[in-house]
Amino acid sequence: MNLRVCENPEELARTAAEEFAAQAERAVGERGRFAAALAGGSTPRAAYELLAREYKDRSFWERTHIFFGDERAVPPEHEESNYRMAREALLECVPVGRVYRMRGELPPEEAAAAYEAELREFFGEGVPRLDLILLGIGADGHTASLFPETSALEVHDRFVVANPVLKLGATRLTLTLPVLNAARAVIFLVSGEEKAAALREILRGGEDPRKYPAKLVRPAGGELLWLADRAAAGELKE
Ligand SMILES: O=C(O)[C@H](O)[C@@H](O)[C@H](O)[C@H](O)COP(=O)(O)O
Repeated sequence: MNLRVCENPEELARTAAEEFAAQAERAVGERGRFAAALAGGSTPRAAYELLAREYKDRSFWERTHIFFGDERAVPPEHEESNYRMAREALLECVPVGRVYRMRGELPPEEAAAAYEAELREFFGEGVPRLDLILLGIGADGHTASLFPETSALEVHDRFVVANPVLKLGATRLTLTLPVLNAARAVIFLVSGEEKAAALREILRGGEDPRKYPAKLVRPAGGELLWLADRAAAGELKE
C-alpha cells in the first residue's frame, strides 16, 4: 500500500490525472488497450476535468474503455448520476462505444445482471481484471457502493450487484470486492477534513472491516495507491 499526501485538492487532482495517464500508457503499451473504472461522487471531478483539458490529445484515449465502479439507481441525465458527472467532466475524450454505463434507469437487479453480462463479454472468463479502478471513500468508510454492514460485502460469486443501502433509503449498483481486488491498479482519491477519521481508521485502525469496507480493498496482484490531500490526511501520524 502506498500513501501519497498532496498539499491541497488541486495537487490531488493533478496527481490523480498523472497516475491515470501513466496507467493508461502502460496498459496500452503492454496489452493494446486500457480498461478503467471511474469513481463517482464529487472528489474525482476535478481530476476528470484536468484529464479532459490537459491530456485530451494523448493517444491512449483511442484504446481506452471506461467502466464505472458504481452507480445510483437513477437515469443517466439525473443530477445524482455518476455517469452524468463523468460525461460532463471527461467522457468527450473517449471514443463512442467505449463507455460502458451501468443503467441506473433499469430495475436495479436487472441493471446489475446486464452490467455483469457486459463485463463477462468484454473480459472473458474469470473475474474481470481492470487495468485501473478509481475509488473514493465516504466518511463512513464505504467505497464504490459497498456500504458498511450491507449485503454486497458478502458477495464473492458475482461481479456486479444491486446493494440495498438502508441508511440511504436507496439501492445502489456496485462492483463487488472480487472485481475491485482483481484490478491491476487501484487508486483511492480522498479529499477533505470530513474524511480524516475514516482514513485513519482504514489505514491504521483495527476496527472490523465490515464497518469500514474500504479496508477490504487489497488488490492481490495489483498496485494500491492512496492519494489524500493534507486535510484528509490530518489524523495520520507522519
Ligand atoms: O457513488 C458514489 O458516491 C461513489 O462511488 C462513492 O463511493 C464516493 O466515491 C464516495 O461517497 C465519496 O464521495 P465524494 O467524493 O463526493 O466525497
